[in-house]
Amino acid sequence: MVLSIRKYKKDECITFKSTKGHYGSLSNMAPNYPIHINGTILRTTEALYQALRFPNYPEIQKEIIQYASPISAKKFGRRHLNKTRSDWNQIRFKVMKFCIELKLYQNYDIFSKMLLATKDLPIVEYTDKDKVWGATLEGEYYVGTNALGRLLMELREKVKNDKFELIIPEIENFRFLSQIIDKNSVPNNVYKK
Ligand SMILES: Nc1nc(O)c(N)c(N[C@@H]2O[C@H](COP(=O)(O)O)[C@@H](O)[C@H]2O)n1
Repeated sequence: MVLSIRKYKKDECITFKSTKGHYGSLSNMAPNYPIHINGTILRTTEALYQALRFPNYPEIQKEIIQYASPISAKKFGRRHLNKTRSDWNQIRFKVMKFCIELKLYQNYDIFSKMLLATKDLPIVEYTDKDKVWGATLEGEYYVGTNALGRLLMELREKVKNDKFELIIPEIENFRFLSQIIDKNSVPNNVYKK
């Protein structure tokens, strides 16, 4: 999937750069949003997203999720990029959509509040160089694909319209710790609406 570049007026959007600041919880690195999947609890959506690159390597997934720091988890994944599933670039946005939907599904009270607090403003992941997931500052504008910000805005609309449901994407070999991910992988007993 190829997404177009967007431009957002600097003073007219909600930004997050790291987990710090008022909207830091929108970041995949944010702690306090545990994810329950296939009987395991992960600390962050970042760890889940990074682990899902490696469906055929449960030992790499295990190592990724044991890091307390999501940045370290991501760095560890970087060391094994050659083992990334071959269709990753085609599916990664779908995977990310699933990760943030799961974050909401299992942390509904606090995450829905955070999404709604952004009102109708554009949400932008402000980064120094990642124009795919976020956008960089160019004069008066943030410029980039801002894929994460756009997925968060899409999710916010579903919450606003009471249309949110967790959808398990149709992805071949969608596996975590050797088990296929399906509805039974993700308990909803932690879901409060
Ligand atoms: N290195 C780093 N530090 C941060 O503080 C970040 N927010 C990010 N971006 C996040 O990295 C994920 C994408 O990883 P890939 O580069 O596709 O492996 C995604 O969660 C971005 O929001 N990176």
